[in-house]
Amino acid sequence: MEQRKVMEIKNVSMIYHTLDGETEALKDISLDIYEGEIVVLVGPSGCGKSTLLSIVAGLLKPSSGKVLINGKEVKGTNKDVGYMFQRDHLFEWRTILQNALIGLEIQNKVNDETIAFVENLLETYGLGEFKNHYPRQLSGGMRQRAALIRTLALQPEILLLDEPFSALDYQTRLRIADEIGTILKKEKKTALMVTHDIAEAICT
Ligand SMILES: Nc1ncnc2c1ncn2[C@@H]1O[C@H](COP(=O)(O)OP(=O)(O)OP(=O)(O)O)[C@@H](O)[C@H]1O
Repeated sequence: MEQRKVMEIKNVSMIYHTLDGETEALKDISLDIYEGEIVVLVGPSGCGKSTLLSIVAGLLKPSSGKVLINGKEVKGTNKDVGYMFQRDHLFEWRTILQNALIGLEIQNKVNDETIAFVENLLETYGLGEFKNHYPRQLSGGMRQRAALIRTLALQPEILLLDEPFSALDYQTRLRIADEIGTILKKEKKTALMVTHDIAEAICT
């Protein structure tokens, strides 16, 4: 079966201009990602990983080059793309279910069907019993899973993950990297993840 190309990064360069001068954050990056692939880019801090994800997400415009998602050039944010950040950014005053629903709430899409979809994700990935708990009552790994479910709730086709496990201790990080890799495969998502940690990359 021929695989579909969902993301094309074509000759992307990014130069930041500041009062101190110019920083070349990315130089001529090209990469194709096919449906269902989980691609991990590994590099040291400051090598431009977050810049690349922001460009793919449509939050930053590259200095040159372009990104295509399903053949269409990225010109701004796009609902086919979900972004998960370094820290989980769960709201402490909202329950896990309320946190997982927040993206849908912002898009005015909370209804019986979407609530059932999110509850099912929480159930499938071991957070069903914790849906009425608050973030502080969960372990770091569980919080990260809840953050992933919040991103999956919007049903993006592509997920961007920026060092999603960096706030976790080493043992948890390895386990959660493995779990999140399994979830992404099961949900048939295409993902681009960046990390400075080679162990995270190998697990996924
Ligand atoms: N808004 C900005 N203005 C100026 N320079 C920037 C800006 N954002 C990033 N940079 C610079 O661009 C380079 C790449 O930064 P970026 O955050 O993309 O790297 P990173 O690999 O994601 O690093 P980290 O893992 O530490 O977040 C760095 O030298 C950084 O200082």
